[in-house]
Amino acid sequence: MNLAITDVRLTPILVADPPLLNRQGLHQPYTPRLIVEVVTADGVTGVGETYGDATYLELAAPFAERLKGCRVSDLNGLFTVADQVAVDASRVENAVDVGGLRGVQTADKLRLSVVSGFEVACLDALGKALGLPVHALLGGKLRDSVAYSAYLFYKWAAHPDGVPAGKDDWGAALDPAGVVEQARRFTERYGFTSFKLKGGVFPPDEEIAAIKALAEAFPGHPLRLDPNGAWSVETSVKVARELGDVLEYLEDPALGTPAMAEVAERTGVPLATNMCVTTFAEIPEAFTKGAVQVVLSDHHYWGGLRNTQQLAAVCRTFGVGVSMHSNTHLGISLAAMTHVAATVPNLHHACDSHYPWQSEDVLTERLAFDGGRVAVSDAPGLGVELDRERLAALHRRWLDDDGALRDRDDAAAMRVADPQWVTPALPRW
Ligand SMILES: O=C([O-])C(=O)C[C@H](O)[C@@H](O)C(=O)[O-]
Ligand SMILES: [Mg+2]
Repeated sequence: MNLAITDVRLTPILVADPPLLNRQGLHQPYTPRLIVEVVTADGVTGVGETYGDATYLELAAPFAERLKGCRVSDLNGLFTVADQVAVDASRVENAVDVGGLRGVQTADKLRLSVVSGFEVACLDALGKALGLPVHALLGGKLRDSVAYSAYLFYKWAAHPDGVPAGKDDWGAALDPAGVVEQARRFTERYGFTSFKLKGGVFPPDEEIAAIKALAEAFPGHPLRLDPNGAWSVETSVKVARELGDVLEYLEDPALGTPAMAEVAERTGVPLATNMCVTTFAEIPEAFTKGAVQVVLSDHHYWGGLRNTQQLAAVCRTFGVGVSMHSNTHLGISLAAMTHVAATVPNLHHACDSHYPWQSEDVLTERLAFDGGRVAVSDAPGLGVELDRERLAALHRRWLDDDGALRDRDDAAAMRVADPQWVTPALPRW
């Protein structure tokens, strides 16, 4: 068996995205992703997926060049290769990232986000070569399916007039009744039993009312609210007090570990994060201060599936829960998330996934949610197959774009409808 990588293909694509609202603004009608393929000397192809904005592409290309000749089993070596690729310092902020929703942005985190796409592609190829599913390469599954939660968004019915965009049939959700209606559709279509509302869009009282309406419509179901750090400590404490008895957890109510620690100290509501703990370096301060009770891992920016397992082990050591964060992603990443989630013993919360919002995919067959769960595939590798025609079509869209959509920019999308819009200063409320 020759596991040497002889070819690497990088295909940037633009994927349709509905008009979802968050505290930055509005999702653009198309969002960038990068599809990674590694091909071994034996002709086995593995696929991976990661962020597709320009900064990631700039790093992925030289990384891919260096990978030729390495073996798909050299997973630890991927980090060594990544360290050899220089990151242009002007491309990272060393502060909260430009998208503003995923915590600090550093050169290392950028590297890890690129590595993750390649790690998944290598695991897929290795699994196919050995006839083993990815979860077996990660030590074996502990469950046959993984629970996901319905990811509710405040939403417009359509993208702003004049913006070329696909259509969706979800309708608008701009008040408690609209949110409950969206949640009902999620349960009808996918069987989800827990719900997360993306907050930070409307004043907290309106979002409190939406959660209360959900609690009334779905009594006893786990509920979460995530304003992406839009609130002050005082506001966070007030919301936690109002919603304490219905929330499973409150996600990133305030920005940064010190603020989260203060909120945690003053309320009994567990706090989750995908913003103040997004790297191993951020763990000691957050865990010793008791700032978070659940870390939402994202294998993209934590550096892959095996780093996600390591994160879960650290969380277990400190008695901190673990679950998964999600951004706009396709079926390759959902398959990867499902494989790793199946191997994590201390996964006690349903994971986030944007996948239901993505009407387009690059797979021959979409992954299905049944009772809110995704079955863990036992087929070799990830258990997914690329649809090359779909991939080519979405790549064509990327090629045809004049550059406006090649970097995700939710504030720019909002400015089309509201020219005065600027990313709100934090805390907003
Ligand atoms: O905090 C989170 O869960 C996210 O940031 C997830 C996504 O980025 C979501 O907020 C979005 O895409 O608008
Ligand atoms: Mg979040």
